[in-house]
Amino acid sequence: MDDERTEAWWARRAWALLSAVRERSPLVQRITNLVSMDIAANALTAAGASPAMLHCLREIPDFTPRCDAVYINVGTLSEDWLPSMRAAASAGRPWVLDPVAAAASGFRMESCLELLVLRPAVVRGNASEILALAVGNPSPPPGLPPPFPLPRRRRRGSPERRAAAGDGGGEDLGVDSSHDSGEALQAAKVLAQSSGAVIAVSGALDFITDGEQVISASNAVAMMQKITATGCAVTALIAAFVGADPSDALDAAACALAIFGLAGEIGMESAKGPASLRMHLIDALYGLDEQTVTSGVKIALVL
Ligand SMILES: Nc1ncnc2c1ncn2[C@@H]1O[C@H](COP(=O)(O)OP(=O)(O)O)[C@@H](O)[C@H]1O
Ligand SMILES: Cc1ncsc1CCOP(=O)(O)O
Ligand SMILES: [Mg+2]
Repeated sequence: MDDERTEAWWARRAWALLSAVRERSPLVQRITNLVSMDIAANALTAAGASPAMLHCLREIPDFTPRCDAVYINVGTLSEDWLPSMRAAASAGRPWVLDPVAAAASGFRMESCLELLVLRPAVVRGNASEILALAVGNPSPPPGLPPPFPLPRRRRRGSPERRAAAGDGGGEDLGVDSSHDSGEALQAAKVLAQSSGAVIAVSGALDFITDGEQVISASNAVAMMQKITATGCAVTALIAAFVGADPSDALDAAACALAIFGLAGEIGMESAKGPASLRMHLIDALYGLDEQTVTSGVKIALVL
């Protein structure tokens, strides 16, 4: 990476990529969970992309090669959908993986690892998902320290609520993260080197790495975690950015995360809670202009 990548350079890059999405309206095939279908399709449409949900195996040979990018999300994985995921990932188009709750079951972890071999351009997950994938990955690259010991899981909710619910500190297998993004940074680098994918870890601070460089994106508001499937939606936006300009998946992922977070920040100015934030975030994404993007995105080279 050259030294020219200043804050101002990233601001221009983010605007250029959002403009490319608006001009080219990339067709993004999404094989995704039943929860995120609506919010992610609306986020993509508001950003200027063209989302299409197709998961029938028989349609993939006709449809997928004509897409600009493919988005695969295992959130409501089923045995029926896995062959379609494999076929779409193998269709020769740039594709992006969201490993929702990768550690929820052996089947889900095996499926994620199998898909990882099919060379996604980007994998975006929360910290717990990226840690789980890195630990589950059987072939870490030689010479790199493994991401062990695993950071301790942070339990959700107040201690009082957890005690009342009889929470004795057992495994947390849900879709939300019980780790901070920084705790998964080493795991993300290891995973990027072993898979060849750009790995994006979302959180209060988003980290994006190709295994060498590490970029941070620090837009977004904590309330976004209270809207289901915001993670799925931002991964879909990454796919749209990759589809509009496949030349650099690291830039695409960093800029998409920052722009989605910026839309959350603007949306929060009018929101009263998660439900209205969902609406205002999508409105903000639609209304972003050059001045707002170039003065608002916070992207930086960390390493
Ligand atoms: N603590 C936080 N503060 C601010 N923004 C956050 C925080 N955690 C997550 N986000 C943002 O919320 C969006 C979804 O990320 P995340 O909640 O990590 O994904 P997932 O829904 O897959 O668990 C991202 O845009 C991320 O930047
Ligand atoms: C709640 C839920 N259950 C299966 S998929 C899903 C949505 C997950 O969305 P996200 O990963 O963005 O939190
Ligand atoms: Mg998720």
